[in-house]
Amino acid sequence: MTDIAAQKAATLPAFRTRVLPVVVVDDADHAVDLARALWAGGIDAIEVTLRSDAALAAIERIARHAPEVVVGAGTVLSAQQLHQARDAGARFALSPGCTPALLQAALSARLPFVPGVATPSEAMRAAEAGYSLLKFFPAESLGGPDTLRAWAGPLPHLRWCPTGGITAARVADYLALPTVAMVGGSWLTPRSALQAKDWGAITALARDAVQRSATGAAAPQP
Ligand SMILES: O=C(O)C(=O)C[C@H](O)[C@H](O)COP(=O)(O)O
Repeated sequence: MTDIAAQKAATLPAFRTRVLPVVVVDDADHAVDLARALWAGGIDAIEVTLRSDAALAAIERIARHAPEVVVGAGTVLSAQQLHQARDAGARFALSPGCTPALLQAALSARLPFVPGVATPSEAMRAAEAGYSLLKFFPAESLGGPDTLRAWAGPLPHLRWCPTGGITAARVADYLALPTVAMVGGSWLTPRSALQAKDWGAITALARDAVQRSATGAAAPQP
């Protein structure tokens, strides 16, 4: 990893939301309505996971038809997927983990990338590779805000996007930590609401999340 240690990861595009919806899109025809429903509730970014056949088409449609929402790709597991996501229009990418190949691919592609980590050693390796905003996954199983509070002692320079098992009720607990930039989660976009095209329900969940995030601490600088 020494060859990439001198490089610095591209910074995330600016968006105002501190709650990042993590979505599995089964039907690309729903993607634009979904993005607009989130936007109507005050959320201007979305993570479309590469866990469905429709994911890349969904990213492409959001990028093209709902550009007010910053679209990113989630569950990016390989350099090939990272390139596919970028080519589809993803403006950032996240992964549940990080491999040297992924870290290098994102640096070379200049695509803002949020690697997933679960231990201080993984975080230190990602930081060595030039990344300072990391995904803490799976956040709730790993001890939630208490763990990030403990890590802030030796690792105060790192910023976090905790994801995994988080619900609306926990948003403010995470955002109260000065090292937490945003939280991610699927609770904002339940599969049942997507299948029923219940965009009103998704807007209501987005609005609720935005209200809860307003009670957290000010966003930390990356
Ligand atoms: O796909 C990825 O890149 C992941 O790292 C996993 C997701 O972030 C979690 O699956 C979030 O889902 P919930 O736990 O339901 O909120």
